[in-house]
Amino acid sequence: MRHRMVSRRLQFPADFHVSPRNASPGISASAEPHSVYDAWLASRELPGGNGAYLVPGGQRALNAKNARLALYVTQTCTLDFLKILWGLNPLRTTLMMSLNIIRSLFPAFRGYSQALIVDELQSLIASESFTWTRLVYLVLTEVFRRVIEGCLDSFAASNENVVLGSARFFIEYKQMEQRLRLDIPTLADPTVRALLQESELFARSFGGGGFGMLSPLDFIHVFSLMTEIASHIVLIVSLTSGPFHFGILCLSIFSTLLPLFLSWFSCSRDQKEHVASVKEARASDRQERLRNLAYSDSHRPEIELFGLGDWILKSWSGARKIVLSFEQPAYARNTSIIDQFNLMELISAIQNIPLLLLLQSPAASLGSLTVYRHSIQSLVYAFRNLVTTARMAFQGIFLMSAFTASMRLKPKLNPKHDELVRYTSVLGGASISARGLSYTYPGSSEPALKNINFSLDAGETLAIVGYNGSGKSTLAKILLRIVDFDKGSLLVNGVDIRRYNPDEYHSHLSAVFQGFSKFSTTVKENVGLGNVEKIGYRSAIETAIRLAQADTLVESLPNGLKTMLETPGFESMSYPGMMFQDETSQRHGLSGGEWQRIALARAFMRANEPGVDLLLFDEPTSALDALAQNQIFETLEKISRSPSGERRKTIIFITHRLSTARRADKIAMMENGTISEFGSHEELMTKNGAYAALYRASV
Ligand SMILES: Nc1ncnc2c1ncn2[C@@H]1O[C@H](COP(=O)(O)OP(=O)(O)OP(=O)(O)O)[C@@H](O)[C@H]1O
Repeated sequence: MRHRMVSRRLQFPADFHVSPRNASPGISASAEPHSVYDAWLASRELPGGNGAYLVPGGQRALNAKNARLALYVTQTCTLDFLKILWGLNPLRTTLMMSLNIIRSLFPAFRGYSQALIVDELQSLIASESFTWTRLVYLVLTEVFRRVIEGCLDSFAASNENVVLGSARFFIEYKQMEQRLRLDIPTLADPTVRALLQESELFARSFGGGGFGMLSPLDFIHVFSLMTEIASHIVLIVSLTSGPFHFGILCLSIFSTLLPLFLSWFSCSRDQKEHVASVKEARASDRQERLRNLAYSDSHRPEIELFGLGDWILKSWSGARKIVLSFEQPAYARNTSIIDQFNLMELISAIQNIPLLLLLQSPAASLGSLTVYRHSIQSLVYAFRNLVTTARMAFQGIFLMSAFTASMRLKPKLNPKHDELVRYTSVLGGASISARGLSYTYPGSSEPALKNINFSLDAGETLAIVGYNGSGKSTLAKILLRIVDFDKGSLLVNGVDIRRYNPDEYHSHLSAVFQGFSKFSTTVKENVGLGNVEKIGYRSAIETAIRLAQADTLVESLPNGLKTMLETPGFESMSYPGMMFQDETSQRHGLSGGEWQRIALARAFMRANEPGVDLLLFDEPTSALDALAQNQIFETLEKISRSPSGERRKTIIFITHRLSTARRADKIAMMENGTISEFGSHEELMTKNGAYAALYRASV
């Protein structure tokens, strides 16, 4: 299926940050929401839930507050949204809408045409001049009508498929674009995760309805159902005239609407029961976590080692049973005598009364009775469909609001437009000055970093050392602008780091993370991804591999640079879809140290580029032997200097090997989330404090 390119004009403004959950005031029954996001969030609030929310995708209760929110969303974005979707495929969308209306008239025509045949048959038999020709003519007309109807149906279905397909592509494209734009602090927010989940459900609704979801393009079904109902009513009215028939008509309508009233009654009663409780929300969350744990490959070794299987299964089944008890269909929970009584049989008996009365009329024919019966049944069916569709549309409005709100999310680390400062390189590398930096991970009670103070001149080398959990990697993430800090200031090249656009800032850095990625692809791509612009340059990739002392390793692999690397199952999902994963294709596993060389080569792809001012390596050689480790640090030293020997890049590395730390110009000793000692190796040894003790213990 061909899809149009997503136009640049179809952009949603990125205009808000999600405020912390406890800062969200909630929306009272009468207050007007301030934005689509507010309306979306308010629709998920559980009554009396004290800040608890419906699970993502949970059916919104049909109440006054939600109706008002739905109206707000409809007024605020539905029309714009429909215009965007229409703009993707104007001709086909218009055709789809027209065909839906035309097709909604078919059932009434069908009934009418069948009535004609029955009447013709009746009169032919009654007149005792029965001939097959007339009947064959009528039957052929009916067959022709059905063939036309069938052709139109199949054309309409294939057209609808194209329209829904391009709409789905557009939504999915926008979603992926937005997901890639959002940064880690934004994506870590539970509300943002729920928003994105509902937005994904919205994309799925373009698969042609189902699962209680309705896309905005399906809203046309509401109108076509109304047209269908109107056409049935016109047909029924045309069959009846005078007060006698009017009475029959009223009785017919009453008996037709009876099931609807009853379904509304049980529907609104279900609604009250269906409002998910806090208990259900918690159980659902727990069930999902346990399910992910059970299916996760990365946790498999521990699950086996600690024999967690039974515990996971028991805990999951406990949570699952709670969720299922809320999902039980109405009939499973109906216990009253009225519920046990089969009302539908009574209703169909009532529906026969008007037919019997109609038979008393002298004008009644077998055909009119057939069409009457058919129209009434179709009317009931269409009414029922209308109710279900309306309920789905109600939910669809909120899923659409999730999509629209998610498109307006702004990455938390992006500076405001008027605060933005372009990054300018400084001779010699990046200079850094941190004052009073503190940071606490979301959901954590203890700060990971407290009052961090240090300065580094352009071109200097800093080694960060310290005990486990002392905050080294957290400080690295803050310096790399992957996470934000809560208090203090951090200047890079004399400018507040918060004023740089993170993407621009990142283009001046290269790094190896402690938990670096192992991509499920070839060696060439694993390395080349360090500088995607040069991913096709074999010589650049080979140079990076040489710098990381990985050339001998790559030469020993069966297909050299083209060797597909085997990664643990879960991690392979971190880079899906880049290459076709054939189960039979030969993949090659690597040792921990070999993977580390590949990660170093990836960092060297970028490190050597001019304009890259800061290299930050978090335990880059932890799995390497002593010889390889020395060679890597010599390479780093070489990269950081110009051919004439001047410093041109600032280097920060985190290490537990103090024999390598002493090579650095400055050393930061970290303890309990803060830098307790800072200076050169000699200065810290003279001080005879924590660093000196650690150094002596390690050599
Ligand atoms: N995602 C997280 N959420 C909450 N707390 C975290 C998270 N990551 C780290 N921490 C906590 O922050 C503190 C500092 O962790 P960090 O990883 O920075 O330590 P580290 O010095 O790099 O440790 P190591 O030497 O073991 O790598 C620890 O107490 C850790 O438990």
